[in-house]
Amino acid sequence: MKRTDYLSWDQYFMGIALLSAQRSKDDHTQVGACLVNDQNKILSVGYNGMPTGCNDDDMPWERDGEPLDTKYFYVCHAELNAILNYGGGSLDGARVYVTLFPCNECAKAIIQSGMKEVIYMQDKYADDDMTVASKKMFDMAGVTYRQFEPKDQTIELHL
Ligand SMILES: Nc1ccn([C@H]2C[C@H](O)[C@@H](COP(=O)(O)O)O2)c(=O)n1
Ligand SMILES: [Zn+2]
Repeated sequence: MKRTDYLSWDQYFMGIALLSAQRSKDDHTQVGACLVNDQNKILSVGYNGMPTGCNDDDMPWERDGEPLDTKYFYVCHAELNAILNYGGGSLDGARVYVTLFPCNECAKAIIQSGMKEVIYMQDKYADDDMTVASKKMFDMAGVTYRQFEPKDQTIELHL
């Protein structure tokens, strides 16, 4: 008999984004992203982390303090990492599953790389200017966005 409780495509790709987020060393916000083409093939994944060669243990992870002593100047966002991790050429028409709504910098990278849809989970910075700017750019550029609709399905991973 055919299984009925299998994952939908959205659950599958958001699940991969959530799992990728678990690689992040950021103790406040872990973000994961999964890029998918129109044939539901995974093109790339990423999570927020320090640039290659910048030792996680030597970099700041603080949110507050002198700007140079916080993570914000250094950390590479999940979406940007996923885009840069893709070695296969064009991302035209692809969609991105991301656990947090893209910031304005990632929104620019998403638009410029030709992606057409953003599926996000959280939007906890919706009132911040950077998110307002992201949505303004997506609207103008014809990039659609929608919130992932959880079906309350639990997956346990014993690792
Ligand atoms: N769409 C996003 C938004 C944020 N990030 C990263 C950047 C930081 O590591 C963290 C946000 O830190 P917070 O200000 O919440 O302490 O999330 C990302 O990768 N993608
Ligand atoms: Zn970003």
